[in-house]
Amino acid sequence: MGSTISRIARNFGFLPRCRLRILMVGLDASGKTTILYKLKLGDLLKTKPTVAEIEKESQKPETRCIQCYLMLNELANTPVLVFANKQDLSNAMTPTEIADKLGLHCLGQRPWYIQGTSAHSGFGLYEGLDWLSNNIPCKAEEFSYCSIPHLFSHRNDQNEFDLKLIELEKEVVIT
Ligand SMILES: Nc1nc2c(ncn2[C@@H]2O[C@H](COP(=O)(O)OP(=O)(O)OP(=O)(O)O)[C@@H](O)[C@H]2O)c(=O)[nH]1
Repeated sequence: MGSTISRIARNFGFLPRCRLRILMVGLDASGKTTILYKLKLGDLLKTKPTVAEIEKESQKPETRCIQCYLMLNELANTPVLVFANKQDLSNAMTPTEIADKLGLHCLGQRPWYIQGTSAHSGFGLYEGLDWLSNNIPCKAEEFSYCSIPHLFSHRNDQNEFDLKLIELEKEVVIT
């Protein structure tokens, strides 16, 4: 029944959509912007370091470290996908080493996954998003990777993390 509804909806050119918000956090120059543009445009762009655009003291993010971001109430039970980027470099840490350093094994019941990637070649990016697609609460068979309607970023006061908020639209197939 559900798949029939989905088929009819698809024939008429629409599917119910679920809007997802994905928070991307990473060290300076780890490749966040490059990853986003690779996903959005399928292309490699020359990037510049992201510059803070914080006007008021009260607008500064209160968080300090990756564990802090994960402990926020709004992020409780959200799946965590870690891209171990720059795997094309011979001196890159392996995903296993990074998982140990970040203490991912201490995240308990929260679903997490680490994926080796190269934003330059695109290696691993879609594999990571496939995992995310299968682990977000809203069940779906289709995920529209190409739509990144909103993207903004800012830094914390120690300039340690650049934080990006992406909104992706996901098509939901009723089953
Ligand atoms: N070799 C290699 N270089 C990469 C990769 N991804 C990104 N880079 C390079 O790393 C540099 C920084 O990339 P950005 O995408 O600007 O990094 P960012 O995390 O957005 O940096 P900030 O804006 O400073 O937080 C650029 O020169 C990229 O070309 C990768 O997978 N492999």
